[in-house]
Amino acid sequence: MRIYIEEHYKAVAKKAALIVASQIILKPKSVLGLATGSTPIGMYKELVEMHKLGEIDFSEVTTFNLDEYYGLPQHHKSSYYMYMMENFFQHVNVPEENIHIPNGIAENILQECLKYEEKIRLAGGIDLQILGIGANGHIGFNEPGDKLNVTTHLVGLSDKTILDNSRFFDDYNEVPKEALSVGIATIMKAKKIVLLACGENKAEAMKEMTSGYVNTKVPASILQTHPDITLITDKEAGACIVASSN
Ligand SMILES: N[C@@H]1[C@@H](O)[C@H](O)[C@@H](COP(=O)(O)O)O[C@@H]1O
Repeated sequence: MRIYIEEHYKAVAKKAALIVASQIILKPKSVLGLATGSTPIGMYKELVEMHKLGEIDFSEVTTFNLDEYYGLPQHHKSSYYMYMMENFFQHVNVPEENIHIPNGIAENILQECLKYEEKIRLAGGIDLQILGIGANGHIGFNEPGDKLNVTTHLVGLSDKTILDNSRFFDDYNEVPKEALSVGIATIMKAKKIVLLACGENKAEAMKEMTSGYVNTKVPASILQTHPDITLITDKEAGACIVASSN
């Protein structure tokens, strides 16, 4: 595990963007796994800047987002589809047909999940997966529990996640209670993973995910078994990191 503890949020964003840029420069047809939440916004800004300067070309890139709220139409202002359009896709040249985000209002959710997995497989798998982390250690929307889902699935969100994510909605009661999320194995099959974490509310989860133990109560802890994982944190999130890197 590679661990970078940066001075501040902007440096986290810059380092993550440089990794994505290198990936695309080395392999223009890269398949990227993308995340939402407030943490990666700075990374998207940096990537948009680099694209405007002519430094990165996304024309052959394919993307798969981690998750989407169940029951939110694409154009709902708090959907992850809108987040991705506003923060990234509207400003770069990823071809529309190469953009994949689970459909939260699919008629047949089981089919949607199976199809999503199949599309990732047909694209050749994820080359570089960007992850954020929930304060409770969730990745994508794989919530803490006794068991973790392996593949893309419909998941009930924990009270903690609903509360944490309510800041993106006008009203707490508007936050969907379920979401579609890729599974733990979908994430673990990525060739490279970069996890970003900022703020002291992530410190405990970061400690657990570098503890040397895998614990389904902290889903991100499984990332310790991935052969190519990089953590990039600010000082606050990295404050309790156990230096047990391998
Ligand atoms: N499903 C997303 C996660 O993929 C993300 O990592 C998490 C953290 O978000 P933030 O970066 O806003 O703390 O939020 C949501 O729950």
